[in-house]
Amino acid sequence: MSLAMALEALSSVDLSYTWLSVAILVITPLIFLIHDYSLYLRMPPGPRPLPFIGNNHQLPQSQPWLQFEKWSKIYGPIFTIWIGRLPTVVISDPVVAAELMEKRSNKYSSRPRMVAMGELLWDGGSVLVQPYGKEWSVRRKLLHYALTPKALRLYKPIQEAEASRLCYQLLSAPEDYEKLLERFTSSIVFSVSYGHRIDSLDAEVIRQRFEFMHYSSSLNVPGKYLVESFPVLKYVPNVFAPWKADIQHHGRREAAANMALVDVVKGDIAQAKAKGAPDSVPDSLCKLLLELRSSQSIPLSDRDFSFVPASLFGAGADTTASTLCTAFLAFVTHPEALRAAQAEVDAVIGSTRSPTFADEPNLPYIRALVKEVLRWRPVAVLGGTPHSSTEDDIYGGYLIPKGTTVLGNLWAINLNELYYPNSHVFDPRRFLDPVSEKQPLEGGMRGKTHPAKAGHSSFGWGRRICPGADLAANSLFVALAKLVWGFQIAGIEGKEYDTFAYTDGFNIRPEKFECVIQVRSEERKEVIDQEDREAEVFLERFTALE
Ligand code: HEM
Repeated sequence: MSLAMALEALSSVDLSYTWLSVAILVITPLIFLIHDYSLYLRMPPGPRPLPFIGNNHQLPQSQPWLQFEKWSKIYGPIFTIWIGRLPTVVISDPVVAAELMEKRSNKYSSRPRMVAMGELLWDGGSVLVQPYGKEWSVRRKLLHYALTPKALRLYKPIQEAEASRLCYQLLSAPEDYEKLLERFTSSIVFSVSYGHRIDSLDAEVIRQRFEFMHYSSSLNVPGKYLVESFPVLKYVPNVFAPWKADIQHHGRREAAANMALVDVVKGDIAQAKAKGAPDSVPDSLCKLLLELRSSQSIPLSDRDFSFVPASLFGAGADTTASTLCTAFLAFVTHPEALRAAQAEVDAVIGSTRSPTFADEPNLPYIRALVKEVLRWRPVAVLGGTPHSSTEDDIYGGYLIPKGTTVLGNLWAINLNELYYPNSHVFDPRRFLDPVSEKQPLEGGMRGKTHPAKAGHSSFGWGRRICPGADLAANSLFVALAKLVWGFQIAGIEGKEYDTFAYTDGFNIRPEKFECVIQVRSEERKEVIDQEDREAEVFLERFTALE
């Protein structure tokens, strides 16, 4: 071949490459565009997205649930928003949420992929963000094992004792109520998980848990990591991806801390056996799982096994404490509800002892109070971790394609006027049985019947429903019953309280507010002192983790 012929051949190759590149650059986005547009036309309507950007430019930087609620008024109880090219269906009605995430739970029980948090930090270890499937169901079964009704009965004495300690501590440091509520819920979760109580939030183990929790939620900020849009970036070597090295470093620290806690319980069991008193180790999730593991095989590595009891703290301590903070805000802004609760405990119990779980059947108003606190300002405001669909589905004539993120906007669901008229008014009577509990409630206050037995959706839906719901409800019941029995909780004279002033993030709690917390009488103070002494004795066997 002559030089001229060779050059000619080369230039024609170059030219065809150029055409190919142009074709790819133009055609690929065009294919995406046609694909996205055809989905857009078939999915539930929502605010108009831009190509490739979706609705990102319309999403508020903070408190997105408020904007979602506004959109639900325009587009209806189920609408679509686009995060870039990814569709998210947002639900604002409890019946629609139940129809999808409960009745069709075989299709809607997965989680959207969370590369930074679920894969790089936890390396698939945490049940919370695990996709629906075998790995998730192994962990979920283990959790249920320690949260059966029988196991929950074992934890009730701990919850009672901790609630007595909470009341006692409030006597001398009412201004620290928020910290005291956090210690109360942390101690319960640790006793349930590991059989050890928490006496102070300064304990190293707790400081570490809060650090892990804050770090993991800092990863979950939409748009923070490019790897969420381009998961292939997770394979970039650490030397070129310091952000990834940092996340994995945190992940290793958390995994090591989780395994150290399992070792504590193993040590407790070994010590008790050596002393000839194996039953002296308190029952806990970790102990039950270690026993189970010695009699049958559990298909989890040591590392993954240690994530099971550890998952309770992240999911259960802060959520329950925040809900109690909301109860305080409700008492301050709706004193009639506190008065009604006090009237009930005074009539049923009197002043010589405080309420216990044994009184629960006779305290319908307190049971309703727990539900109303959970409803009024739902801590998991966007339904906790989102669901994701694993199959194409048609709902109301609209397509919900496989892989769609599904958000139950609890803010809109729990404040839906059709189900809860005057929804921002805190009124536990909504949850009383109008016939058997003979509670007068203005006609207009009763709305449509909620599909869930509990009357609210604050613990989520279907197969992913919160496994700690009953444990949390028990903690709330016993704490609120003892608190209203023992204390006046009121606003500071002349101070305005904003019931919408809440923190941002996946879990919300009221912005710090001051209030007046006073014991109701000298007689009740003496009862609180006495019950605290008994509680301290009972809790001795759950030695404190320092
Ligand atoms: C007031 C307290 C609590 C509230 C409001 C709450 C709420 C929620 C919500 C909304 C979800 C997501 C449900 C869904 O995806 O449909 C969830 C999941 C979860 N919660 Fe809770 N929770 C609370 C307390 C607890 C406690 C005390 C524990 C453990 C002892 C716990 C453990 C979990 C776990 C492990 C998950 C993940 C379940 C899974 O993905 O399969 N939670 N919670």
